Amino acid sequence: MESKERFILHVRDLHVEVRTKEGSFKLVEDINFGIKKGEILGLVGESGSGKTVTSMSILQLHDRKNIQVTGSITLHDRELNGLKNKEMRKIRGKDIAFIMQNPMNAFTPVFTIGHQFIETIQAHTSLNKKDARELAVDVMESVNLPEPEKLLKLYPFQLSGGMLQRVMIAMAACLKPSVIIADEPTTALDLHSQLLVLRLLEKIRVEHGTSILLISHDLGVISEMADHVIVMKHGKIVETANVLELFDNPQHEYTKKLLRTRPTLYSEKQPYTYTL
Ligand SMILES: Nc1ncnc2c1ncn2[C@@H]1O[C@H](COP(=O)(O)OP(=O)(O)OP(=O)(O)O)[C@@H](O)[C@H]1O
Repeated sequence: MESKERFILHVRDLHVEVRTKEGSFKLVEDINFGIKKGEILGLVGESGSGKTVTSMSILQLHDRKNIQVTGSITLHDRELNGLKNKEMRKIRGKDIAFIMQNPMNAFTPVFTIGHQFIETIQAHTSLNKKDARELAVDVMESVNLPEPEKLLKLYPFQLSGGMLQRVMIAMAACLKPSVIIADEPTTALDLHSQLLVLRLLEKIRVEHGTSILLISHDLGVISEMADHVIVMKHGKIVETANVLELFDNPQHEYTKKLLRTRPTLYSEKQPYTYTL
């Protein structure tokens, strides 16, 4: 297989169990998928289907005392499952960036955006403060965030959710991670901000060849963005397909049901088109 065809992120036989006083319960089982360079893999399923448990497993963010993760999760062929916290901290943010649903949770309210942006860059590079600040401004400009110098001086509460999410993505992008895990990145946003955020993710994928795991319960978002899709239900994958196949010819009853009830990013009068 050509190296460019290899999976950047590869999840094999992933099982996650929670241990309780009443015994062990499976949260997800038999999860298998891979993402190639520059691909967007959509992960869909209704609430409670195991999407976040899967992404937390990749990031190794489960409480190891109560939750057991078995199987293999490799990033560039390096096994992540079971890696020491110290090693995972180096990988999170640098090699795998995580964008969450509510960007406010990603920022500390008492520090400016600039403080947090620069600290993130410095935690993963040897740049001094001045150079880290310059990089932050450059990246914010490159993703069309207005007046970056001014933005850096603001506190998180002074920005709208959409703006904060775009800053969050700029922060993630500036370290050029191989993989971005975006867990419902647009769910909390108004339609205009949703489109800006999706456009931004697409731009990062195109410009840096970043592979993206896009988690959503919203098939409208997935149909706009993903190359391949996996559909989860009750902790298992029930269907895996190329995005066109999935929408043209869904196989599983659950996928058909999701498609029937899907919202869409298209307005009736004017279909949305990307302008990068
Ligand atoms: N730490 C945990 N301990 C026990 N059960 C958990 C834990 N984390 C998740 N679960 C359970 O695992 C199942 C899958 O949850 P998960 O958060 O992955 O769903 P999801 O598909 O991401 O849903 P949503 O779209 O609502 O975020 C749910 O039944 C949830 O209650």
